[in-house]
Amino acid sequence: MASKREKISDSCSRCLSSKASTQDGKARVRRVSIEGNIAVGKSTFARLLQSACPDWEVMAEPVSHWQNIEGGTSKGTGASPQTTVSNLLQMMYQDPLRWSYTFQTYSCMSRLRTQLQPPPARLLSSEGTPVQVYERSVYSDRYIFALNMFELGCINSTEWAVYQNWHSFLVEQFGHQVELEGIIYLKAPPKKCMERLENRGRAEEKGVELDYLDKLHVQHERWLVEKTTEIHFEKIKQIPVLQLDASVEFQSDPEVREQFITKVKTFFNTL
Ligand SMILES: Nc1ncnc2c1ncn2[C@@H]1O[C@H](COP(=O)(O)OP(=O)(O)OP(=O)(O)O)[C@@H](O)[C@H]1O
Ligand SMILES: Nc1nc(=O)c2ncn([C@H]3C[C@H](O)[C@@H](CO)O3)c2[nH]1
Repeated sequence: MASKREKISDSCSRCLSSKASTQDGKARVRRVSIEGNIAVGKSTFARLLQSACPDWEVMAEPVSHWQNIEGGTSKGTGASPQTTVSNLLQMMYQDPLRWSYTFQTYSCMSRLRTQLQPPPARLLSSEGTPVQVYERSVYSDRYIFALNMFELGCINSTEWAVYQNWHSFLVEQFGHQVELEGIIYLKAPPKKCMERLENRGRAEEKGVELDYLDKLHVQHERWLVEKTTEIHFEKIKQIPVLQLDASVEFQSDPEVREQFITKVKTFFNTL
């Protein structure tokens, strides 16, 4: 009997679109980000996608980098130099006024690095619809988190002006390399995200309150549903968005998982 993974992969090859090639005969790799509130289930959903189709490459959000920033070596009193390690995620949650701007510079830089990684060879030689899937993006860094921190007063107007200036410069300089073809928006009520956040129990998030998740929810709705957020990049203004109801418990229900995968495949084939 075929395993679940084989089953999903079989159905994957059954609904391939014809190969869209570039001039050098390589497959055109689509780039899609998964967006959504904290603990809505992006990483969980990303793992589902990774196991569903070999043509999809999922790139995780680099949270562990934010939790372990190696500082310079500190010279003690004669003892061997020690490397200091700081947890910027924790610092940002503990003292957002002091650390939010620093956090956004680092998170955005790490997202940029992720989005600049070339697709693996297996995607370039794919006969199907190869897709690089990112957990969040340089766009949510600005239009969800940094904007929210500015509106909360944790980033002041000078910091916000500086952030926007270098963000626009970098995105324009890297141009096509950091564009996206689509966005998957995982949506759930903030209360559901709060439940999941508490169950997950990530130490740095102990002080996160429902009000913060409410505000992030509003930012996602403004950007991806109402389209009232001012966006500064033409392609991102018109980007196709697949909205999925992430409040359903797909982990325990194979049918729900299949439905999600089918929707995602159909979406990818339109990009
Ligand atoms: N559909 C789901 N049904 C039930 N529980 C879920 C579902 N998706 C995720 N979870 C659980 O919710 C918690 C948060 O999920 P996950 O870590 O995937 O969220 P995330 O959106 O990636 O979080 P973050 O915003 O911090 O990156 C985990 O404990 C996970 O097991
Ligand atoms: N302030 C802030 N800016 C960001 O760009 C950002 N991206 C993610 N996060 C927080 C949410 C989760 O706790 C945790 C993992 O997603 O990190 C962010 N926080």
